[in-house]
Amino acid sequence: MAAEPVGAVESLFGRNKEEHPEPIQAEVHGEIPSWMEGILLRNGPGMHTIGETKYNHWFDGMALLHSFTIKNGKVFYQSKYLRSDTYECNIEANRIVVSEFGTMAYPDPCKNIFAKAFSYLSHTIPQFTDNCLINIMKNGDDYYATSEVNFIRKINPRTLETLEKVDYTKYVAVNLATSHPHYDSAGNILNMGTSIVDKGKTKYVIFKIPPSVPESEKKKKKTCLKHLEVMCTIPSRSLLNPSYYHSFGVSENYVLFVEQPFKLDILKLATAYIRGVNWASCLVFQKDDKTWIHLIDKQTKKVLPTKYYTDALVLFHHVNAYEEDGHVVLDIISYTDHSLYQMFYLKNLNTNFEDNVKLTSIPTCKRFVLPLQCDKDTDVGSNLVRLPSTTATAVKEKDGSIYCQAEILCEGIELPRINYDYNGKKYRYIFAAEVKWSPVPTQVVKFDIVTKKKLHWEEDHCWPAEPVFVPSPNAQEEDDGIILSTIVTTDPRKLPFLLILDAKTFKEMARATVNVELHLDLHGIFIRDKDLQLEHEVDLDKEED
Ligand SMILES: CC1=C(/C=C/C(C)=C/C=C/C(C)=C/C=C/C=C(C)/C=C/C=C(C)/C=C/C2=C(C)C[C@@H](O)CC2(C)C)C(C)(C)CCC1
Ligand SMILES: [Fe+2]
Repeated sequence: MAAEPVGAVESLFGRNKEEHPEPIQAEVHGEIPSWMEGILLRNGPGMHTIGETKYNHWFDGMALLHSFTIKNGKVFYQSKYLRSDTYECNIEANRIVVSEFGTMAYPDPCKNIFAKAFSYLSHTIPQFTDNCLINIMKNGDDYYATSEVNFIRKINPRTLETLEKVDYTKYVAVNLATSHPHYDSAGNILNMGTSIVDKGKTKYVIFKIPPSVPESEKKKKKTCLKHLEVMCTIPSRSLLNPSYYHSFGVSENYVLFVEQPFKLDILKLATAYIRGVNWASCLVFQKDDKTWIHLIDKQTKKVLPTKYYTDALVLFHHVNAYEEDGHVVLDIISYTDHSLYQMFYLKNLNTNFEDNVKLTSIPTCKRFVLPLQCDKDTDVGSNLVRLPSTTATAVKEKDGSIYCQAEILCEGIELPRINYDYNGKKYRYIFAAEVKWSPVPTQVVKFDIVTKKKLHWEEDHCWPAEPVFVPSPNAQEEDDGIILSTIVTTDPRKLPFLLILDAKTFKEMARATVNVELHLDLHGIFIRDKDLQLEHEVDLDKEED
Protein backbone atom coordinates (compact mmCIF):
# COMPACT_ATOMS: atom_id res chain seq x y z
CA MET A 1 0.00 0.00 0.00
CA ALA A 2 1.46 3.37 -1.00
CA ALA A 3 2.10 5.95 1.73
CA GLU A 4 -0.30 8.86 1.87
CA PRO A 5 0.86 12.32 0.79
CA VAL A 6 1.80 14.62 3.68
CA GLY A 7 -1.27 16.35 5.10
CA ALA A 8 -3.66 13.96 3.38
CA VAL A 9 -5.34 12.79 6.56
CA GLU A 10 -5.62 16.36 7.81
CA SER A 11 -7.32 17.61 4.66
CA LEU A 12 -9.52 14.52 4.52
CA PHE A 13 -11.06 15.19 7.92
CA GLY A 14 -10.43 18.80 8.82
CA ARG A 15 -10.56 21.04 5.75
CA ASN A 16 -13.78 22.85 4.84
CA LYS A 17 -15.37 21.50 1.68
CA GLU A 18 -17.06 23.62 -0.97
CA GLU A 19 -20.68 22.97 -1.87
CA HIS A 20 -21.78 22.33 -5.47
CA PRO A 21 -25.53 22.96 -5.51
CA GLU A 22 -25.87 22.76 -9.32
CA PRO A 23 -25.63 19.28 -10.89
CA ILE A 24 -22.19 18.48 -12.30
CA GLN A 25 -22.00 15.74 -14.91
CA ALA A 26 -19.59 12.97 -13.98
CA GLU A 27 -17.42 11.12 -16.44
CA VAL A 28 -18.53 7.50 -16.58
CA HIS A 29 -15.94 4.78 -17.21
CA GLY A 30 -17.38 1.30 -17.69
CA GLU A 31 -21.04 0.47 -17.97
CA ILE A 32 -23.82 1.24 -15.53
CA PRO A 33 -26.66 -1.31 -15.71
CA SER A 34 -29.68 0.20 -17.45
CA TRP A 35 -32.02 -0.63 -14.53
CA MET A 36 -29.86 1.45 -12.22
CA GLU A 37 -31.83 4.69 -11.91
CA GLY A 38 -32.15 6.79 -8.82
CA ILE A 39 -30.31 8.94 -6.31
CA LEU A 40 -27.56 7.94 -3.91
CA LEU A 41 -28.11 10.51 -1.17
CA ARG A 42 -25.56 10.79 1.62
CA ASN A 43 -24.77 12.91 4.66
CA GLY A 44 -21.70 13.77 6.71
CA PRO A 45 -19.62 16.59 8.17
CA GLY A 46 -18.08 19.00 5.63
CA MET A 47 -17.09 22.17 7.51
CA HIS A 48 -15.05 22.26 10.70
CA THR A 49 -13.81 25.86 10.74
CA ILE A 50 -16.06 28.91 10.94
CA GLY A 51 -14.28 32.26 10.98
CA GLU A 52 -11.56 31.95 13.59
CA THR A 53 -13.24 29.10 15.42
CA LYS A 54 -12.76 25.38 14.91
CA TYR A 55 -14.71 22.38 16.12
CA ASN A 56 -12.91 19.82 18.28
CA HIS A 57 -14.46 16.69 16.88
CA TRP A 58 -15.07 15.30 13.38
CA PHE A 59 -18.72 14.47 14.33
CA ASP A 60 -19.31 18.22 15.01
CA GLY A 61 -18.91 19.44 11.41
CA MET A 62 -21.70 21.20 9.52
CA ALA A 63 -23.86 18.66 7.64
CA LEU A 64 -22.98 18.55 3.95
CA LEU A 65 -25.54 16.62 1.89
CA HIS A 66 -24.41 15.16 -1.39
CA SER A 67 -25.95 13.05 -4.10
CA PHE A 68 -25.17 11.08 -7.22
CA THR A 69 -28.16 11.00 -9.57
CA ILE A 70 -28.02 8.08 -12.00
CA LYS A 71 -30.21 8.17 -15.13
CA ASN A 72 -29.82 6.52 -18.55
CA GLY A 73 -26.24 5.53 -17.79
CA LYS A 74 -25.36 9.14 -16.92
CA VAL A 75 -24.33 10.39 -13.50
CA PHE A 76 -24.71 13.88 -11.95
CA TYR A 77 -23.15 15.06 -8.70
CA GLN A 78 -24.52 17.72 -6.35
CA SER A 79 -23.73 18.89 -2.82
CA LYS A 80 -25.24 21.43 -0.48
CA TYR A 81 -24.78 22.37 3.16
CA LEU A 82 -27.85 21.70 5.27
CA ARG A 83 -29.29 25.14 6.00
CA SER A 84 -29.96 24.26 9.63
CA ASP A 85 -30.65 27.03 12.13
CA THR A 86 -27.24 26.11 13.52
CA TYR A 87 -25.57 26.66 10.13
CA GLU A 88 -27.35 29.98 9.54
CA CYS A 89 -26.45 31.26 13.02
CA ASN A 90 -22.83 30.19 12.72
CA ILE A 91 -22.44 31.79 9.31
CA GLU A 92 -24.15 35.00 10.40
CA ALA A 93 -21.94 35.29 13.48
CA ASN A 94 -18.89 34.05 11.54
CA ARG A 95 -18.02 31.82 14.48
CA ILE A 96 -19.30 28.68 16.17
CA VAL A 97 -22.26 29.74 18.28
CA VAL A 98 -24.16 26.49 18.79
CA SER A 99 -22.79 23.55 20.77
CA GLU A 100 -22.18 20.22 19.09
CA PHE A 101 -21.27 16.79 20.41
CA GLY A 102 -17.60 17.56 20.95
CA THR A 103 -17.62 21.38 21.16
CA MET A 104 -19.42 23.55 23.71
CA ALA A 105 -20.18 27.03 22.40
CA TYR A 106 -21.06 30.13 24.41
CA PRO A 107 -23.68 32.88 24.28
CA ASP A 108 -25.17 33.35 20.97
CA PRO A 109 -25.63 36.71 19.31
CA CYS A 110 -28.14 35.16 16.91
CA LYS A 111 -31.05 35.18 19.36
CA ASN A 112 -34.05 35.12 17.09
CA ILE A 113 -34.20 31.43 16.20
CA PHE A 114 -33.23 29.74 19.41
CA ALA A 115 -34.28 32.20 22.07
CA LYS A 116 -37.89 31.06 21.93
CA ALA A 117 -37.14 27.55 23.07
CA PHE A 118 -34.49 28.21 25.67
CA SER A 119 -33.85 31.16 27.87
CA TYR A 120 -30.15 31.21 27.35
CA LEU A 121 -29.91 34.35 29.44
CA SER A 122 -29.76 32.10 32.46
CA HIS A 123 -26.63 30.67 30.85
CA THR A 124 -27.49 27.21 32.08
CA ILE A 125 -29.14 25.64 29.04
CA PRO A 126 -27.37 25.93 25.74
CA GLN A 127 -29.12 25.95 22.40
CA PHE A 128 -29.67 22.49 20.99
CA THR A 129 -28.31 21.89 17.56
CA ASP A 130 -30.27 20.92 14.43
CA ASN A 131 -27.05 20.18 12.51
CA CYS A 132 -28.32 16.80 11.27
CA LEU A 133 -25.14 15.29 9.87
CA ILE A 134 -25.37 11.55 10.33
CA ASN A 135 -27.93 9.94 8.05
CA ILE A 136 -30.97 10.30 5.79
CA MET A 137 -34.37 8.94 6.86
CA LYS A 138 -37.25 8.16 4.51
CA ASN A 139 -40.78 8.75 5.78
CA GLY A 140 -43.19 7.87 2.96
CA ASP A 141 -42.48 10.50 0.30
CA ASP A 142 -40.57 12.72 2.73
CA TYR A 143 -36.84 12.64 3.41
CA TYR A 144 -35.07 13.93 6.51
CA ALA A 145 -31.47 14.63 7.45
CA THR A 146 -30.96 13.11 10.89
CA SER A 147 -28.62 13.18 13.87
CA GLU A 148 -29.10 11.92 17.43
CA VAL A 149 -30.89 14.84 19.03
CA ASN A 150 -34.60 15.73 19.01
CA PHE A 151 -34.44 17.73 15.75
CA ILE A 152 -34.62 16.36 12.23
CA ARG A 153 -34.61 18.47 9.04
CA LYS A 154 -36.81 17.74 6.06
CA ILE A 155 -34.91 17.99 2.79
CA ASN A 156 -35.66 17.85 -0.92
CA PRO A 157 -33.78 14.78 -2.16
CA ARG A 158 -33.48 16.15 -5.72
CA THR A 159 -32.31 19.71 -5.02
CA LEU A 160 -30.81 19.06 -1.54
CA GLU A 161 -32.72 22.09 -0.30
CA THR A 162 -33.42 22.32 3.42
CA LEU A 163 -37.09 22.37 4.42
CA GLU A 164 -38.93 22.25 7.75
CA LYS A 165 -37.29 21.70 11.10
CA VAL A 166 -39.17 18.96 12.93
CA ASP A 167 -38.97 18.53 16.69
CA TYR A 168 -39.56 14.94 17.86
CA THR A 169 -40.51 16.20 21.31
CA LYS A 170 -43.75 17.58 19.86
CA TYR A 171 -44.83 14.03 19.08
CA VAL A 172 -43.01 11.81 21.57
CA ALA A 173 -41.12 12.41 24.82
CA VAL A 174 -37.53 11.83 23.68
CA ASN A 175 -34.43 14.01 24.03
CA LEU A 176 -32.31 11.77 21.85
CA ALA A 177 -33.32 9.51 18.94
CA THR A 178 -31.17 7.30 16.72
CA SER A 179 -30.26 8.15 13.17
CA HIS A 180 -30.48 4.44 12.27
CA PRO A 181 -34.22 3.76 12.14
CA HIS A 182 -35.61 0.52 10.72
CA TYR A 183 -38.33 0.19 8.08
CA ASP A 184 -40.88 -2.59 7.70
CA SER A 185 -42.14 -3.82 4.33
CA ALA A 186 -45.09 -1.37 4.47
CA GLY A 187 -42.68 1.55 4.92
CA ASN A 188 -43.39 2.20 8.61
CA ILE A 189 -40.41 3.64 10.47
CA LEU A 190 -39.40 1.98 13.71
CA ASN A 191 -37.06 4.07 15.81
CA MET A 192 -35.83 4.41 19.38
CA GLY A 193 -35.07 7.35 21.59
CA THR A 194 -34.21 8.20 25.19
CA SER A 195 -36.22 10.38 27.49
CA ILE A 196 -34.02 11.91 30.17
CA VAL A 197 -36.13 14.75 31.47
CA ASP A 198 -39.59 13.24 31.77
CA LYS A 199 -40.42 13.63 35.48
CA GLY A 200 -37.20 11.99 36.50
CA LYS A 201 -38.15 8.73 34.81
CA THR A 202 -35.31 7.95 32.48
CA LYS A 203 -36.53 5.56 29.82
CA TYR A 204 -36.00 4.24 26.33
CA VAL A 205 -38.89 4.69 23.93
CA ILE A 206 -39.55 2.57 20.84
CA PHE A 207 -41.86 4.28 18.40
CA LYS A 208 -43.43 3.84 14.99
CA ILE A 209 -44.09 6.46 12.29
CA PRO A 210 -46.47 5.53 9.42
CA PRO A 211 -45.45 6.30 5.81
CA SER A 212 -48.58 8.33 5.04
CA VAL A 213 -51.41 10.29 6.65
CA PRO A 214 -55.12 9.41 6.33
CA GLU A 215 -56.72 10.63 3.07
CA SER A 216 -58.63 13.42 4.90
CA GLU A 217 -55.37 15.01 6.09
CA LYS A 218 -53.52 14.83 2.79
CA LYS A 219 -54.76 18.13 1.45
CA LYS A 220 -53.84 19.89 4.69
CA LYS A 221 -50.29 18.57 4.28
CA LYS A 222 -50.29 17.09 7.78
CA THR A 223 -47.09 15.34 8.83
CA CYS A 224 -46.91 11.58 9.41
CA LEU A 225 -45.25 12.35 12.73
CA LYS A 226 -48.70 13.38 14.02
CA HIS A 227 -49.55 9.71 13.78
CA LEU A 228 -46.44 8.54 15.62
CA GLU A 229 -47.24 5.69 18.00
CA VAL A 230 -45.23 4.63 21.02
CA MET A 231 -44.78 0.88 20.78
CA CYS A 232 -43.02 0.25 24.06
CA THR A 233 -41.06 2.01 26.79
CA ILE A 234 -38.24 0.40 28.74
CA PRO A 235 -37.17 1.95 32.03
CA SER A 236 -33.44 2.61 32.21
CA ARG A 237 -31.68 0.37 34.74
CA SER A 238 -30.21 3.51 36.18
CA LEU A 239 -32.10 6.83 36.32
CA LEU A 240 -28.96 8.94 36.16
CA ASN A 241 -27.02 6.74 33.74
CA PRO A 242 -29.06 5.64 30.72
CA SER A 243 -27.10 3.79 28.05
CA TYR A 244 -25.93 5.52 24.92
CA TYR A 245 -26.86 3.72 21.71
CA HIS A 246 -26.37 4.61 18.07
CA SER A 247 -28.54 1.87 16.55
CA PHE A 248 -30.74 -1.09 17.48
CA GLY A 249 -31.87 -4.36 15.90
CA VAL A 250 -35.06 -5.97 14.62
CA SER A 251 -35.97 -9.54 13.75
CA GLU A 252 -39.31 -10.78 12.43
CA ASN A 253 -41.01 -10.84 15.87
CA TYR A 254 -38.72 -8.83 18.11
CA VAL A 255 -37.00 -5.49 18.56
CA LEU A 256 -33.51 -5.92 20.04
CA PHE A 257 -32.05 -3.30 22.33
CA VAL A 258 -28.55 -3.59 23.75
CA GLU A 259 -28.26 -1.64 27.01
CA GLN A 260 -24.50 -1.21 27.08
CA PRO A 261 -22.31 0.13 29.90
CA PHE A 262 -21.30 3.04 27.66
CA LYS A 263 -23.62 5.56 29.28
CA LEU A 264 -24.79 9.13 29.55
CA ASP A 265 -24.11 10.74 32.90
CA ILE A 266 -27.13 12.98 33.40
CA LEU A 267 -25.57 14.93 36.27
CA LYS A 268 -22.53 15.67 34.12
CA LEU A 269 -24.78 16.64 31.20
CA ALA A 270 -26.83 18.99 33.35
CA THR A 271 -23.71 20.84 34.48
CA ALA A 272 -21.62 20.58 31.30
CA TYR A 273 -22.49 24.06 30.08
CA ILE A 274 -21.56 25.84 33.29
CA ARG A 275 -18.47 23.69 33.69
CA GLY A 276 -17.38 24.57 30.16
CA VAL A 277 -17.01 20.99 28.94
CA ASN A 278 -18.49 19.30 25.87
CA TRP A 279 -21.29 16.70 25.71
CA ALA A 280 -18.82 14.00 24.73
CA SER A 281 -17.14 14.23 28.13
CA CYS A 282 -20.48 13.27 29.71
CA LEU A 283 -20.33 9.79 28.21
CA VAL A 284 -18.85 7.22 30.57
CA PHE A 285 -17.77 3.64 29.98
CA GLN A 286 -18.37 1.52 33.07
CA LYS A 287 -16.10 -1.31 32.04
CA ASP A 288 -16.91 -3.55 35.00
CA ASP A 289 -20.61 -3.40 34.31
CA LYS A 290 -22.68 -5.84 32.27
CA THR A 291 -24.31 -5.40 28.89
CA TRP A 292 -28.03 -6.25 28.94
CA ILE A 293 -29.79 -7.44 25.81
CA HIS A 294 -33.54 -6.79 25.74
CA LEU A 295 -35.96 -8.54 23.42
CA ILE A 296 -39.23 -6.70 22.85
CA ASP A 297 -42.08 -8.79 21.44
CA LYS A 298 -43.58 -6.80 18.55
CA GLN A 299 -46.99 -8.45 19.06
CA THR A 300 -47.45 -7.98 22.81
CA LYS A 301 -45.28 -4.82 22.84
CA LYS A 302 -43.68 -6.12 26.03
CA VAL A 303 -40.08 -6.78 26.97
CA LEU A 304 -39.43 -10.52 27.43
CA PRO A 305 -38.85 -11.28 31.12
CA THR A 306 -35.69 -13.33 30.42
CA LYS A 307 -32.57 -11.42 31.44
CA TYR A 308 -29.94 -11.89 28.73
CA TYR A 309 -26.55 -10.36 29.40
CA THR A 310 -22.95 -10.39 28.27
CA ASP A 311 -19.67 -8.76 29.31
CA ALA A 312 -19.07 -5.03 29.00
CA LEU A 313 -18.85 -3.90 25.38
CA VAL A 314 -19.24 -0.76 23.30
CA LEU A 315 -21.44 -0.89 20.25
CA PHE A 316 -22.37 1.64 17.58
CA HIS A 317 -23.62 -0.37 14.62
CA HIS A 318 -25.97 -3.32 14.57
CA VAL A 319 -25.56 -5.45 11.44
CA ASN A 320 -28.71 -7.60 11.46
CA ALA A 321 -30.80 -9.97 13.58
CA TYR A 322 -33.04 -12.94 12.82
CA GLU A 323 -34.83 -15.89 14.35
CA GLU A 324 -33.86 -19.51 13.83
CA ASP A 325 -35.22 -22.67 15.52
CA GLY A 326 -36.23 -20.99 18.76
CA HIS A 327 -33.24 -18.62 18.96
CA VAL A 328 -32.68 -14.98 18.12
CA VAL A 329 -29.38 -14.36 16.33
CA LEU A 330 -27.90 -10.87 16.81
CA ASP A 331 -24.92 -9.56 14.82
CA ILE A 332 -23.18 -6.34 15.87
CA ILE A 333 -19.87 -4.48 15.45
CA SER A 334 -18.45 -4.44 18.92
CA TYR A 335 -15.54 -2.78 20.77
CA THR A 336 -13.98 -3.36 24.17
CA ASP A 337 -13.85 0.38 24.93
CA HIS A 338 -14.94 3.75 23.50
CA SER A 339 -11.62 4.78 21.94
CA LEU A 340 -13.44 5.22 18.58
CA TYR A 341 -14.80 8.58 19.79
CA GLN A 342 -11.32 9.56 20.92
CA MET A 343 -9.90 8.79 17.50
CA PHE A 344 -12.20 11.28 15.78
CA TYR A 345 -10.95 14.33 17.73
CA LEU A 346 -9.53 16.57 14.99
CA LYS A 347 -6.33 17.20 16.93
CA ASN A 348 -5.62 13.47 16.47
CA LEU A 349 -6.49 13.39 12.79
CA ASN A 350 -3.33 14.98 11.45
CA THR A 351 -0.10 13.81 9.92
CA ASN A 352 0.89 12.11 13.17
CA PHE A 353 -2.28 10.09 13.06
CA GLU A 354 -0.53 6.80 13.66
CA ASP A 355 1.25 8.06 16.78
CA ASN A 356 -1.68 10.02 18.16
CA VAL A 357 -4.34 7.44 17.85
CA LYS A 358 -3.81 4.42 19.96
CA LEU A 359 -6.98 2.60 19.19
CA THR A 360 -7.06 0.14 22.05
CA SER A 361 -9.90 -1.83 20.56
CA ILE A 362 -10.54 -2.92 17.00
CA PRO A 363 -14.07 -3.31 15.69
CA THR A 364 -15.14 -6.94 15.87
CA CYS A 365 -18.18 -8.39 14.19
CA LYS A 366 -19.80 -10.57 16.85
CA ARG A 367 -22.73 -12.96 16.76
CA PHE A 368 -24.82 -13.42 19.91
CA VAL A 369 -27.44 -16.15 20.03
CA LEU A 370 -30.33 -15.79 22.47
CA PRO A 371 -32.33 -18.96 23.17
CA LEU A 372 -36.05 -18.23 23.44
CA GLN A 373 -36.98 -21.27 25.56
CA CYS A 374 -35.13 -21.01 28.84
CA ASP A 375 -37.66 -21.69 31.57
CA LYS A 376 -36.69 -25.24 32.64
CA ASP A 377 -34.92 -25.40 36.04
CA THR A 378 -32.84 -28.34 34.87
CA ASP A 379 -31.09 -26.17 32.34
CA VAL A 380 -28.98 -24.27 34.91
CA GLY A 381 -25.29 -24.35 33.98
CA SER A 382 -25.74 -25.69 30.48
CA ASN A 383 -25.40 -24.05 27.11
CA LEU A 384 -28.87 -23.52 25.67
CA VAL A 385 -27.75 -22.69 22.14
CA ARG A 386 -28.77 -25.54 19.83
CA LEU A 387 -27.73 -24.07 16.49
CA PRO A 388 -25.03 -26.19 14.85
CA SER A 389 -23.85 -23.26 12.72
CA THR A 390 -22.44 -21.21 15.59
CA THR A 391 -20.02 -21.34 18.51
CA ALA A 392 -21.94 -18.66 20.40
CA THR A 393 -23.13 -19.84 23.81
CA ALA A 394 -25.87 -18.88 26.27
CA VAL A 395 -25.63 -20.38 29.73
CA LYS A 396 -28.46 -20.25 32.23
CA GLU A 397 -27.43 -19.09 35.68
CA LYS A 398 -28.95 -19.90 39.07
CA ASP A 399 -30.89 -16.64 39.26
CA GLY A 400 -32.46 -17.39 35.86
CA SER A 401 -30.43 -14.90 33.85
CA ILE A 402 -28.72 -16.04 30.66
CA TYR A 403 -25.04 -15.29 30.17
CA CYS A 404 -24.28 -14.98 26.44
CA GLN A 405 -20.86 -15.29 24.83
CA ALA A 406 -20.45 -14.36 21.22
CA GLU A 407 -18.96 -16.05 18.22
CA ILE A 408 -16.47 -13.78 16.47
CA LEU A 409 -17.52 -13.60 12.83
CA CYS A 410 -14.66 -11.36 11.68
CA GLU A 411 -12.48 -8.44 12.72
CA GLY A 412 -11.75 -4.97 11.39
CA ILE A 413 -15.00 -4.01 9.69
CA GLU A 414 -17.19 -0.95 10.27
CA LEU A 415 -20.08 0.93 8.61
CA PRO A 416 -21.86 -2.38 7.89
CA ARG A 417 -24.70 -2.64 5.36
CA ILE A 418 -26.76 -5.59 4.16
CA ASN A 419 -29.29 -6.28 1.44
CA TYR A 420 -32.15 -4.60 3.34
CA ASP A 421 -34.68 -7.08 1.89
CA TYR A 422 -33.00 -9.49 4.33
CA ASN A 423 -33.29 -7.19 7.33
CA GLY A 424 -34.64 -9.17 10.28
CA LYS A 425 -34.27 -12.38 8.27
CA LYS A 426 -31.63 -15.08 7.98
CA TYR A 427 -28.90 -13.62 5.77
CA ARG A 428 -25.42 -14.38 4.57
CA TYR A 429 -23.53 -11.28 3.40
CA ILE A 430 -22.20 -8.17 5.13
CA PHE A 431 -20.88 -5.23 3.09
CA ALA A 432 -18.65 -2.83 5.03
CA ALA A 433 -15.53 -0.70 5.17
CA GLU A 434 -12.46 -2.67 6.20
CA VAL A 435 -10.59 -0.70 8.82
CA LYS A 436 -6.84 -0.64 9.24
CA TRP A 437 -6.78 2.16 11.85
CA SER A 438 -3.82 3.91 10.29
CA PRO A 439 -3.58 6.57 7.60
CA VAL A 440 -3.82 4.10 4.76
CA PRO A 441 -7.08 3.97 2.87
CA THR A 442 -9.75 1.56 3.92
CA GLN A 443 -11.16 -1.10 1.61
CA VAL A 444 -14.69 -2.00 0.67
CA VAL A 445 -15.36 -5.55 1.78
CA LYS A 446 -17.96 -8.27 1.32
CA PHE A 447 -17.98 -10.80 4.14
CA ASP A 448 -19.59 -14.20 3.63
CA ILE A 449 -20.85 -15.41 7.01
CA VAL A 450 -21.11 -19.02 5.83
CA THR A 451 -17.64 -19.47 4.30
CA LYS A 452 -16.03 -16.73 6.45
CA LYS A 453 -14.34 -15.50 3.26
CA LYS A 454 -13.92 -11.85 2.29
CA LEU A 455 -13.89 -10.15 -1.09
CA HIS A 456 -12.19 -6.74 -1.29
CA TRP A 457 -12.03 -3.68 -3.49
CA GLU A 458 -9.15 -1.29 -2.92
CA GLU A 459 -6.99 1.18 -4.78
CA ASP A 460 -4.09 3.43 -3.75
CA HIS A 461 -5.07 6.77 -2.17
CA CYS A 462 -8.77 5.84 -2.26
CA TRP A 463 -10.90 6.17 0.88
CA PRO A 464 -14.23 4.41 0.37
CA ALA A 465 -17.37 5.39 2.23
CA GLU A 466 -20.01 3.06 3.64
CA PRO A 467 -21.04 0.69 0.81
CA VAL A 468 -24.73 0.77 -0.10
CA PHE A 469 -26.31 -2.38 -1.58
CA VAL A 470 -28.95 -1.98 -4.30
CA PRO A 471 -30.75 -5.19 -5.34
CA SER A 472 -31.19 -5.81 -9.05
CA PRO A 473 -34.76 -6.11 -10.36
CA ASN A 474 -36.06 -9.69 -10.04
CA ALA A 475 -33.09 -10.59 -7.82
CA GLN A 476 -33.03 -14.29 -6.95
CA GLU A 477 -30.10 -14.42 -4.59
CA GLU A 478 -29.17 -12.21 -1.66
CA ASP A 479 -26.14 -10.73 -3.43
CA ASP A 480 -27.85 -10.15 -6.81
CA GLY A 481 -27.27 -6.44 -7.10
CA ILE A 482 -24.68 -3.74 -7.02
CA ILE A 483 -22.64 -1.87 -4.44
CA LEU A 484 -22.37 1.90 -4.50
CA SER A 485 -19.60 3.65 -2.62
CA THR A 486 -18.32 7.21 -2.89
CA ILE A 487 -14.53 7.27 -3.07
CA VAL A 488 -12.53 10.18 -1.69
CA THR A 489 -8.98 10.38 -3.00
CA THR A 490 -5.92 11.81 -1.29
CA ASP A 491 -3.69 11.97 -4.36
CA PRO A 492 -4.27 15.37 -5.98
CA ARG A 493 -3.76 13.82 -9.42
CA LYS A 494 -6.59 11.40 -8.92
CA LEU A 495 -10.22 12.52 -9.15
CA PRO A 496 -12.79 11.23 -6.65
CA PHE A 497 -15.57 9.01 -7.92
CA LEU A 498 -18.71 7.00 -7.42
CA LEU A 499 -17.70 3.34 -7.45
CA ILE A 500 -20.11 0.74 -8.81
CA LEU A 501 -19.31 -2.89 -7.99
CA ASP A 502 -21.03 -6.13 -8.89
CA ALA A 503 -22.12 -7.26 -5.42
CA LYS A 504 -21.67 -10.93 -6.31
CA THR A 505 -18.11 -10.86 -7.63
CA PHE A 506 -16.98 -7.52 -6.17
CA LYS A 507 -15.60 -6.67 -9.61
CA GLU A 508 -15.76 -3.04 -10.65
CA MET A 509 -18.55 -2.42 -13.18
CA ALA A 510 -18.13 1.30 -13.55
CA ARG A 511 -16.89 4.46 -11.92
CA ALA A 512 -18.10 8.01 -12.36
CA THR A 513 -15.38 10.58 -11.68
CA VAL A 514 -16.08 14.19 -10.69
CA ASN A 515 -13.70 17.10 -10.83
CA VAL A 516 -14.57 18.43 -7.36
CA GLU A 517 -13.40 17.68 -3.84
CA LEU A 518 -15.66 15.07 -2.19
CA HIS A 519 -15.99 14.89 1.58
CA LEU A 520 -15.66 11.76 3.66
CA ASP A 521 -19.20 11.12 4.87
CA LEU A 522 -21.06 8.85 7.27
CA HIS A 523 -24.30 7.30 6.03
CA GLY A 524 -26.89 7.50 3.27
CA ILE A 525 -29.56 5.80 1.21
CA PHE A 526 -30.32 4.92 -2.37
CA ILE A 527 -33.68 6.22 -3.58
CA ARG A 528 -34.95 4.31 -6.60
CA ASP A 529 -36.38 6.41 -9.37
CA LYS A 530 -39.80 4.85 -9.00
CA ASP A 531 -39.94 6.01 -5.38
CA LEU A 532 -39.45 9.57 -6.60
CA GLN A 533 -42.16 9.29 -9.27
CA LEU A 534 -44.91 10.30 -6.91
CA GLU A 535 -43.41 13.66 -6.19
CA HIS A 536 -43.12 14.20 -9.92
CA GLU A 537 -46.75 13.26 -10.52
CA VAL A 538 -47.91 15.66 -7.84
CA ASP A 539 -45.94 18.42 -9.57
CA LEU A 540 -47.64 17.61 -12.88
CA ASP A 541 -51.06 17.66 -11.20
CA LYS A 542 -50.34 21.12 -9.93
CA GLU A 543 -49.43 22.29 -13.41
CA GLU A 544 -52.69 20.92 -14.83
CA ASP A 545 -54.68 22.80 -12.16
C1 LIG B 1 -25.84 14.23 24.79
C2 LIG B 1 -26.99 15.14 24.87
C3 LIG B 1 -27.20 16.18 23.97
C4 LIG B 1 -26.43 16.37 22.73
C5 LIG B 1 -26.10 15.44 21.92
C6 LIG B 1 -25.42 15.60 20.65
C7 LIG B 1 -25.17 16.94 20.08
C8 LIG B 1 -25.10 14.45 20.04
C9 LIG B 1 -24.47 14.29 18.80
C10 LIG B 1 -24.13 13.04 18.44
C11 LIG B 1 -23.44 12.66 17.22
C12 LIG B 1 -23.17 13.68 16.19
C13 LIG B 1 -23.09 11.35 17.11
C14 LIG B 1 -22.41 10.78 16.00
C15 LIG B 1 -22.11 9.46 15.98
C16 LIG B 1 -21.38 8.90 14.89
C17 LIG B 1 -20.84 7.65 14.86
C18 LIG B 1 -21.01 6.67 15.95
C19 LIG B 1 -20.02 7.33 13.71
C20 LIG B 1 -19.30 6.22 13.54
C21 LIG B 1 -18.41 6.19 12.43
C22 LIG B 1 -17.53 5.25 12.09
C23 LIG B 1 -17.43 3.97 12.81
C24 LIG B 1 -16.70 5.58 10.97
C25 LIG B 1 -15.73 4.95 10.46
C26 LIG B 1 -14.84 5.26 9.36
C27 LIG B 1 -14.88 6.35 8.52
C28 LIG B 1 -15.86 7.44 8.65
C29 LIG B 1 -13.92 6.58 7.42
C30 LIG B 1 -13.21 5.34 6.98
O1 LIG B 1 -12.15 5.69 6.12
C31 LIG B 1 -12.71 4.61 8.17
C32 LIG B 1 -13.79 4.24 9.16
C33 LIG B 1 -14.47 2.95 8.74
C34 LIG B 1 -13.10 4.05 10.47
C35 LIG B 1 -28.36 17.14 24.18
C36 LIG B 1 -29.49 16.77 23.27
C37 LIG B 1 -27.92 18.54 23.90
C38 LIG B 1 -28.85 17.11 25.63
C39 LIG B 1 -29.13 15.74 26.07
C40 LIG B 1 -27.90 14.89 26.02
FE1 LIG C 1 -23.92 5.16 12.26
